[in-house]
Amino acid sequence: MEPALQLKNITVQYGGFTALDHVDLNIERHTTLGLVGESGSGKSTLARVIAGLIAPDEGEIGLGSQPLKKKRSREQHKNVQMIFQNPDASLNPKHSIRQILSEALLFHRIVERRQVEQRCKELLERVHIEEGALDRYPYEFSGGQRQRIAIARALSVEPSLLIADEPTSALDVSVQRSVLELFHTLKEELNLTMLFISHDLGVIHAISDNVAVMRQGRVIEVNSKSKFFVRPETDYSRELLSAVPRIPTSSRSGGSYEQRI
Ligand SMILES: Nc1ncnc2c1ncn2[C@@H]1O[C@H](COP(=O)(O)OP(=O)(O)OP(=O)(O)O)[C@@H](O)[C@H]1O
Repeated sequence: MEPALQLKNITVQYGGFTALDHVDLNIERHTTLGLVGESGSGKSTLARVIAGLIAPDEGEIGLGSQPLKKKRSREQHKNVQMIFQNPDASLNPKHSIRQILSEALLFHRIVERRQVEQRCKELLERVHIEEGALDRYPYEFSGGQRQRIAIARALSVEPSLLIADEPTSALDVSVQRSVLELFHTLKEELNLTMLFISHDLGVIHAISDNVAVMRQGRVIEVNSKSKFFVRPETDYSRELLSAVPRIPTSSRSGGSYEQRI
């Protein structure tokens, strides 16, 4: 079976600057690929290309068996959902939570109109927000709760790929952990396929099955999580790992990164 996502030779230029330089990358179905790399290495640009927010100058994107062209169909848009660092990017402040969730359900014809209310409640339950939230507005919630609602919105349309771009880094440290735990639970329960971007290697260790490393617009290493954290292939990956304040206590155990989150 083909991978959930295939990127071939993706190049993006901003003016004369090459932000993505012939990137090849696959994400296997029902796995989470953690994407790491220093600031400016091209992680968000890659996420935006996959989500269809930026058209690449070169290269091909395949979602399952379908090539994604510059102009995507409604179904193709639906199938790639993105969660941003700031949840407000995907929550219309003038709409109630009911409107936010039901619009997506109706637009993409996920359920019939008479089933929308029930589905909205189920979605909130999945992200541990009480159903009374449906009549409220985004500003009435904390940052962590808003991110949970953004996750519910993204999942509402049953995407085949979920992209999370630093989804916990704008949150208070105290709520980062619970949102990360939610991602972990959803990944297991829904068998999600995810691209998860974070500069925090503890977060990447907690959520990923495989890890890809970007540097200066290129993917320089793709490895299983266990190999990446114990025996990375490139000097750059070793540098990234050595910059983490708490290094693994034992190479056999895969280390203690998860203790940092
Ligand atoms: N719209 C734009 N116009 C011009 N240059 C851009 C634009 N967006 C990003 N860049 C540049 O492209 C490079 C890659 O940026 P990108 O945001 O993809 O990196 P990143 O790895 O996600 O960084 P960070 O971890 O800081 O978010 C950077 O040098 C950035 O300054």
